[in-house]
Amino acid sequence: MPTSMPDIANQSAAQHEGELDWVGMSEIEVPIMIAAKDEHERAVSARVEAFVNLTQAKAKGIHMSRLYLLLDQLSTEGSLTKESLTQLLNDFIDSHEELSDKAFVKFTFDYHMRRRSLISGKQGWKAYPVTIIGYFAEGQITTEMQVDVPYSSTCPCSAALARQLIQQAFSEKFGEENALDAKEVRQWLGTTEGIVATPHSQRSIAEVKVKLADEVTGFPITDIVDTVEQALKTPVQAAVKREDEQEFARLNGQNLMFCEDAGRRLKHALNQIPGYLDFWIRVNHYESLHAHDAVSVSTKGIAGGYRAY
Ligand SMILES: Nc1nc2c(ncn2[C@@H]2O[C@H](COP(=O)(O)OP(=O)(O)OP(=O)(O)O)[C@@H](O)[C@H]2O)c(=O)[nH]1
Repeated sequence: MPTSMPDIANQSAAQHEGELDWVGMSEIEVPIMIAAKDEHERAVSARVEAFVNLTQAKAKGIHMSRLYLLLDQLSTEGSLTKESLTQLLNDFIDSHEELSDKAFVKFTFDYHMRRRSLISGKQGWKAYPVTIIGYFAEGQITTEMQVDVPYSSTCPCSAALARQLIQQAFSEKFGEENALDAKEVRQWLGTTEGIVATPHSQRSIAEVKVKLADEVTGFPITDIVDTVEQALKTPVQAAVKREDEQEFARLNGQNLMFCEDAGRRLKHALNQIPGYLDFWIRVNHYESLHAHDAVSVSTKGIAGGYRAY
């Protein structure tokens, strides 16, 4: 490197002095191998945020290239594990001696998983948005993960109103006290005059963030997806034959839910898992009745833990 190159970060003074909470880069484009719990290591296309704090009020700035190159080294020579995440944060701090004592890194990527259909046994891909966050402060590493899981929610109120219309149509067709011909009723139930109304349902997304306990050594991406889908029962499907679609209709009918119901189901399910020190759940029902969304937010509720907002 020519000796005459100016080194602004090291040699010049800040225009205004002051410490900064985070300085670094966002939207860094990085292909990276991810080693998730119980899964083969695989490449994902990540966007990364990398930050350190700036504790020297008079220093011009941090050394962005050092953070970038450490991340690049992980991308080209390693894979993302809980261990390498810890190492990366330690390296961020070591590369900023006397400038920083806190570090933060966030990886955001789509994680593709094979998901089996409900009845036919066919399989297809689903891409789950995943965020992995690590931060180092006061000598402690904290690891967090967020997974977004899409599902279907059918409105219980709309279902009750639809049932009432079906009862009314039944009375109009067959009267209140007549002896019924079972064959005729069965046939009528198979027509749109029989099932005269259907409840509205909507594609919904559960955003689930967890803080991982130290003993959780692998990123539990599949565990979180499975927990959410098993709790809600109506995950969005990949490969669908007619028998799968019919089972999906049955599951929706048997798992009617407001956003409050979905939030409570998830809270109960996540409370059973000891490896999650804390959690934050945001349930979004992208309504088809309204142009606005129905939302519920909940946390584990521990002192000093996640807050709803
Ligand atoms: N600190 C800082 N650097 C920036 C910013 N925007 C662009 N950069 C550039 O990031 C580049 C890398 O900075 P450094 O890491 O200090 O690079 P360097 O001096 O070659 O590397 P070292 O010798 O390791 O300090 C520099 O060319 C900066 O101009 C910014 O907002 N803040």
